[in-house]
Amino acid sequence: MDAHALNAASPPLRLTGCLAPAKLNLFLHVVGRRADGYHLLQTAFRMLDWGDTLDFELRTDGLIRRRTDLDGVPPEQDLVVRAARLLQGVTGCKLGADIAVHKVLPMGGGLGGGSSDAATTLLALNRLWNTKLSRQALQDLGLALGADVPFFIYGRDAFAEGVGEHFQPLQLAPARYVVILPGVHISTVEIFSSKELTRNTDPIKIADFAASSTRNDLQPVACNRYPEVARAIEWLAQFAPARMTGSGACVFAEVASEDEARRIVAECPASWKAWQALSLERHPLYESAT
Ligand SMILES: C[C@](O)(CO)[C@H](O)COP(=O)(O)OP(=O)(O)OC[C@H]1O[C@@H](n2ccc(N)nc2=O)[C@H](O)[C@@H]1O
Ligand SMILES: Nc1ncnc2c1ncn2[C@@H]1O[C@H](COP(=O)(O)OP(=O)(O)OP(=O)(O)O)[C@@H](O)[C@H]1O
Repeated sequence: MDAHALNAASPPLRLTGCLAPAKLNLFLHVVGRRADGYHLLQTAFRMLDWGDTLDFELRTDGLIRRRTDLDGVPPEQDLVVRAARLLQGVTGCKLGADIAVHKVLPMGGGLGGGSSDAATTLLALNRLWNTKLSRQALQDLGLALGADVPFFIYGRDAFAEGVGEHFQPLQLAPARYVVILPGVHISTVEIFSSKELTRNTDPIKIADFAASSTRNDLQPVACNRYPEVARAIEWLAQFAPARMTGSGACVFAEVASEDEARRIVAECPASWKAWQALSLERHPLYESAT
């Protein structure tokens, strides 16, 4: 076995049931655009205790194998496989891994599922391979895979700026949410590249976040193109203030109790899907980086 795996600190040979949590964007303002077309954002990221789960098993032959199929995503394009290869590439690690992804989060849901899978992979393999990259180094690596990856590695609620990679910690009270997937999936590129998107919201300060009136600037674009998103927001707003997360399609509302959450989920129209979830204070693999 490779020296990495024989290290006296004895990294484990496998990590199973690793959560790749969902995120919500409590608000999302588009404050500008970079020369390369990427948008400058301000957003509040909240991590949820609900998501995909991944299993990792060490291989000594250096191969990265995806053990589960993902509809429409060939292994070479899977963010999990790409994350593992990236970590191998920058560290020169000769170890490999078998990876199983148990998908729960809808794709194109605005919940960051693919990004979270990639972040969990970077954190888990950093431990399994004993590659010892710092949290910041993993965040920098993750940004090359997707704009939401660094947040999951940061691993706690955050006020984010830039393209979503500069963080300040946010202290938020624990909360329960209902999340609804209207029967559509939305491509992030489609929303960001739309002509009607406003890109000039005035920046706010983190200190003013709680008192500011915020919104999701991507929401009017998504509602216009996908009326089902507007209908879901309107439906959920009967119970509590409702908003879209990320580039959609999911919409969410904070609710006061588990009973209320259950009632809303039970009443959700059959053509949509509904879940409830709690906020999550720390990423379960937070300790895999320093
Ligand atoms: C909408 C958010 O989920 C909010 O958290 C993220 O900004 C999007 O994160 P993501 O899905 O990981 O997105 P990526 O895969 O990095 O980018 C998909 C595409 O969205 C556009 N994009 C993304 C992020 C950003 N700040 N500006 C953009 O213009 C770019 O055209 C990019 O090619
Ligand atoms: N492991 C993966 N899980 C999900 N999607 C993946 C994965 N690997 C690659 N993808 C691709 O990424 C696309 C976006 O999926 P994802 O679940 O991240 O959407 P999303 O929740 O809308 O993301 P975001 O909130 O970051 O905009 C998928 O349509 C798929 O083509």
